[in-house]
Amino acid sequence: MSNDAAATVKSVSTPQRLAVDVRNVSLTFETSDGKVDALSNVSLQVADGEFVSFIGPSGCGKTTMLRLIADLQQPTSGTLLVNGMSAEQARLGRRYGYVFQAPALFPWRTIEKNLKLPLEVMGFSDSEQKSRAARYLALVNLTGFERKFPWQLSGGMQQRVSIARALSFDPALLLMDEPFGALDEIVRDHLNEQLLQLWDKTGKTVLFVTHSIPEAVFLSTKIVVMSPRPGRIIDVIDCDFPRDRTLEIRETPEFLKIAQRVRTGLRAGHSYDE
Ligand SMILES: Nc1ncnc2c1ncn2[C@@H]1O[C@H](COP(=O)(O)OP(=O)(O)OP(=O)(O)O)[C@@H](O)[C@H]1O
Repeated sequence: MSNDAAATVKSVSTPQRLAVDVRNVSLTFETSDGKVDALSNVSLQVADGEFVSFIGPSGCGKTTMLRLIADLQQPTSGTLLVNGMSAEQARLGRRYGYVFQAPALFPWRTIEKNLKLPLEVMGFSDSEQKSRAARYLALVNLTGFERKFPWQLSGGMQQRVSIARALSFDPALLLMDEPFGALDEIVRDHLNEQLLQLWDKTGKTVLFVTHSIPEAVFLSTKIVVMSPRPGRIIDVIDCDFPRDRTLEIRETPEFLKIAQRVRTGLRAGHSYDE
């Protein structure tokens, strides 16, 4: 076999691993008022290490997508793999960390103890809990706040604690549901930069829900634009900015062009519903 042929065979037999593989997934909720079609025939492939944002109008199924991947909800039809295994296996194997819109910290526990909570539940030793708490608080620039209580920290700092907590058991996948939605714009800008650095440093795959077009374009390698209910994917946009991008890229023509494409997709989705 020539070298070229060997290279071809190798690339065919070792395809890039998929972090998430969603195929023809639909989800209908049965409610007392009748059926609610939340997602309709959604397919999406996310490669390892990507940063994928979901954007779309309220109620289009963004949270439902994350909940399906997290195995907190099951599809009515279609298939879904997470890290090559079923969503249930991925959940049981603790393959993902979940960050909610509100930081969800326990007010009676110190920052360090909040961070250690999942590690306690998973049975890590005391010394491992301590070293991981220190490592992940350092990663989100909160060294020195171990003994503070959540109410002594700003909203942005609390959200950084919840990100550190989600990373503390080293999941391959980070699911983030509008984590910065409740924060003011300056804080959000700052956290966007920090999150990008963290993604670059850790190599995690991130799935991120947002309502903000600039936030989606700034953070993502891929933007998934969704339509109003029943949620469908109407566009998937690749963003090729360097990994170490800074907020200044928001002024560039390339950035504005992608933002415009997202806006156009969102508008097209809306007219479908009328
Ligand atoms: N457990 C449930 N039972 C019935 N309907 C549900 C349930 N969960 C979600 N829905 C419906 O499914 C649709 C999608 O909801 P979802 O929360 O995923 O939307 P979203 O895009 O995340 O919205 P938002 O941007 O407002 O957070 C909505 O119409 C919602 O009312």
